[in-house]
Order: sequence, then structure tokens, then C-alpha cells
Amino acid sequence: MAEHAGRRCCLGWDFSTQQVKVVAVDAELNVFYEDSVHFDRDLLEFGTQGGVHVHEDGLTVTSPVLMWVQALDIILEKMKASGFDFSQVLALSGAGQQHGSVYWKAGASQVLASLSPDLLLHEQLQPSRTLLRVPPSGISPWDVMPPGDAGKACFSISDCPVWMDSSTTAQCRQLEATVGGAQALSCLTGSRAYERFTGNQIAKLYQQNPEAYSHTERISLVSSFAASLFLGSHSPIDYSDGSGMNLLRIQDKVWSQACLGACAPHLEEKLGLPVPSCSVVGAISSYFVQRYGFPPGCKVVAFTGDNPASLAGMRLEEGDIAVSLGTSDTLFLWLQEPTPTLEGHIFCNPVDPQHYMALLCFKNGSLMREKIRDELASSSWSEFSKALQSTEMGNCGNLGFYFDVMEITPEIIGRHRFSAENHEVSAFPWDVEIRALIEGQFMAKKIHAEGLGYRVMPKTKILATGGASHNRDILQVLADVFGTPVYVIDTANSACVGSAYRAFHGLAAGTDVPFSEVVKLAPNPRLAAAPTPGASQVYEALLQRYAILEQRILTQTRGPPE
Ligand SMILES: O=C(CO)[C@@H](O)[C@H](O)CF
Repeated sequence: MAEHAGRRCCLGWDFSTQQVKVVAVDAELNVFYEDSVHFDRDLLEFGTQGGVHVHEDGLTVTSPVLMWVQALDIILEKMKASGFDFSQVLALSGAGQQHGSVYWKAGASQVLASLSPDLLLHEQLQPSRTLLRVPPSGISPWDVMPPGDAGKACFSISDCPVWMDSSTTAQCRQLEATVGGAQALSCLTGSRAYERFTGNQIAKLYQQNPEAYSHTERISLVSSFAASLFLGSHSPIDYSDGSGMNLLRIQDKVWSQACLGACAPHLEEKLGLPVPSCSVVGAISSYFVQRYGFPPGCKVVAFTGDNPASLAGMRLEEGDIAVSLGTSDTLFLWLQEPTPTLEGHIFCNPVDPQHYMALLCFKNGSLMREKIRDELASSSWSEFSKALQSTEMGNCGNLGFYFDVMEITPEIIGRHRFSAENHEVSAFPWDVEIRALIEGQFMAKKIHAEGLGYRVMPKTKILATGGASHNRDILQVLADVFGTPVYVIDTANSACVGSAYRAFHGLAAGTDVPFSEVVKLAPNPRLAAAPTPGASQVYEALLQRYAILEQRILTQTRGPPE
């Protein structure tokens, strides 16, 4: 019998861009089971790359909804075959890639409520015609059956827009114009209009496929779609993921009638009412009880977005900042009060309904670090580190901006170097260039985080994750620039683990037990770097120069600020 028999636990799911993942976490908050299904590798018949289809226009990006359903079937069957004891699952929650949307066809709720435990989910949610397996010739079923025909029994469209889509610029401008401009929309919903945000995607569907829109009884986010499968009914959208739609008023947590009206008619009835992210949205459906042995009382806690779930998984607290140093660098901030601007995003906080979280994306993350490493440090991280060790804090006043692709925060492209006298120069010595890159990346993060309301507090800590968080010299610069100790935490499964933690928190629903209390037994992050004495004085002056020079570059490249 599997060693995890008889262990009372919660499950955490993550329906991310490239895979569906699950973890089982016991009452001591130890992860004792995990599994995943990779779309590209394990569901070849859908023909995705990175879990998505990039359409010929290069802007439209979708994922097949039935692929997500089939991935869940596979994981559950693998868990069952491994002897996983589903009867011990007290509650489950999950995460989904943010902003993506699923369009349930009229009648889907009846199908969800009457699933036969003798069949797999995808066999009952797809059209009567089964999806063709890839024949030996390798012809994709899409060649045989146009994509639009698959998955229509329960879904108005079978290919769902996801966060990588950037085809809705016109809809973004329409939405901003309706509510009085980009800043007005940001103050209302936490973000100016972004192409990937769900409201703009719904507007595009309504404008370009009004029949599909009219046949839609419910619109889910990826998170609430996944919750619906477990519930056997339409799950509500939670406040935190709902604040990534350009539709939810983040202060009073209700749909903005102005935004709904700007996107599509009768939209509120298709979305349902949003709920606090810690809500128990119901008990698991009888399908899972009968087919897998879940206890009938197993609670389903509202699913949320992957980034909010990661914030929970990292146990970020008020005043903390999480820095994910990946392909692009992402900052999560815990905010008491929202200070929406024209960059970054303010979402409702997933673990404290009174507070918020901010998210900032920096596109030139490890892409730039690896390019400079290859160009100047013989493609060696140890050589890269030697440069940081051999140059001093503040880099003798030399400053650099390194954006080989158009940066998101802020919108600058190119490499720009400045001497201590603020004169633009064409090159730096190799070690000065490496320090200028890393100091510049982290000064930008501090400046833009402060623009979103971040303030260093006495007990502030930075939680670093992602590839570059394994380089101690890079983390030392991060600690020095922010004047804050840097901790590292393994967050490979942060969205899953955060979802399991939220499931435990949901069990305490109604008792006002704070999330931090529920997760206090979780493994603590490890201190990786403390600020060097004198660092604050060095970077206080440098940060001011950096901000001024950033504005200079912006003015040169796009004209004076509005
Ligand atoms: O668009 C994003 C956040 O706004 C991405 O991080 C997606 O959530 C990734 F799934």
C-alpha cells in the first residue's frame, strides 16, 4: 500500500500554462505527494507548444479547454493507480494561469451535475464525437476535425484565450475611453487595460463571434473553471484572480457596471458574483466521491490565480517583497492600500480580504543576465560572480540600463550607460558592466515597487526565487540595493503548495483564524544575504540618479511624460 495511505491532507492544484500539477500536503504542512501532466509531452494530440497555440496573426494565443480536462483525468487516474488514499482529503483548492477564460455552453451545468463515475471527465465534456488520437501518420486531429468542432458539447468555444494573447488592443482602448482613460481604469480595477486581461478578451469574442457569446451560459477564469470541475457546478470567480480582468472594482469587490457594459451585454449574469478568495465554494461533487473515493464532505476552496497562489505559497507577509528571478523577473508585494498606477498591477490579496497585492513584470530578466554573462564572462556564472566580487557597491557611480527586448517596466529598449557625471558612454570595462547590469536591474525594481506603494518596513524581508536566486553574489547586490535581508525559498511548486495552504485555511473558514496562523508550521525560508554596512547610503544617492536618468531615456525615446 502506498506510504501515504491514511494521511489526512489537503490537495493543491495548479492549472498553469504548460502543465497541470498537484501536491498533497499533510496536517504538518509537509508535501508528501506530487505529480504533473505536461501538455506538450503527455497530450500530443492537442499539438501545443509551451501549452498553447500561437495563431498565424502572431497575436492570438489560445489553449484547448479539453486538454486541461484530459490532463486532470490523467493525474487523477495516476493517483488512483498509485494507491493514493483520496478518503483522507479534507479539502482542496487550486490555481490557474491568470486572465485566461473558459466559455461554458448553455446546458453545461446540467452535464457537470450529472457526470457518470464510469467515464472520464473529458469523455463527458467533449462533443459526442470523440477526439481522434494522433494516427500513425501523425496527422493532427485538427487536420481531420476543425479545432472549432472539438469540445463544443459543454463549451461555446474550444480554444480559450490565455495570458500570452495580445490581440485585443482595440478593445483595451475602447474600455479605457469608456471609463475616462487609462489611469481612471487603473484606479477602478487595479490596472490600466492590458490585452491579456479577461474583460478585453470577452469584448473581442462578443464582437467577433456573437453567436458563441450568446450560447454561453457562464464565463470562467481558468481558476474557477478548474474549481467547477471539482464542484460539479459553476464555481464563482474569486476576488484575487477576478482583479486580473479589468472588470472588478478592487476597493468594494463588485463588478464595475461601466466596465461590464463596455465589454459585452448581459455579462454580469455570465460571470456570477465574485467571492472572497478564502471562501469554501462547496463540497466535492459525487463524481469524485464515487470514482476516486474522496469523502463526501471534502471541501472545495475557491481557486485563484497562479501568482496570488504563489504569494500564499511563499507565505508573503505585510511589508515583504517576493522577487522571482526568472526569464522575466516578477515582483510580488503585499500592500495594505492600493496605489494603482499606469504600470504594474494591483490585485485583491488572496489571503487577507482587506489587503492587496501588487505585481510588477520586468521582461529583461535572466535573458539579459545570460547575454551579458555570455558576452563578458565566458558564459560562466563563476566568472560573472568574480566581477561582482571585484567591483564595489555603487560601481563608482557608473549606471546602466540593459533592455535587449522592449521592457514592460518601463517601456524602454536598448542599452544605455552613464558615467558618474551622468554623461552617456558607449562602453564599460567588463566587470563594471556586469555590476551595472545587476545594480540597474535591482534599482529599477526598488524604484518601481515604491511607485506602487512599497515601503521598506523594519521587519521587511525579500523572498528570492527563480534561477538567479541560486547565485549568492547576485543576491548580495539585491540585499544591498534594497537595504533588506534576502531569503531564499524553494517555490518550484509555490502555486500548488499555496493552494494546499489555502485549502487548510478554508477549513478554518468562519473562525477568523488568519492565514499566517494556519501556515506557521510550514518550512521557513533560509537567509541568503544581509545588507552590507553602509549600503543604504551608497544606493540612496544612486537610486535618485537612476530615476532621473530613466526619465531622461523615456523622454528621449517617447517624448515628454503625459
Ligand atoms: O499574466 C500574468 C500575470 O499578470 C502571468 O504571470 C500569468 O499569470 C502566467 F500564467
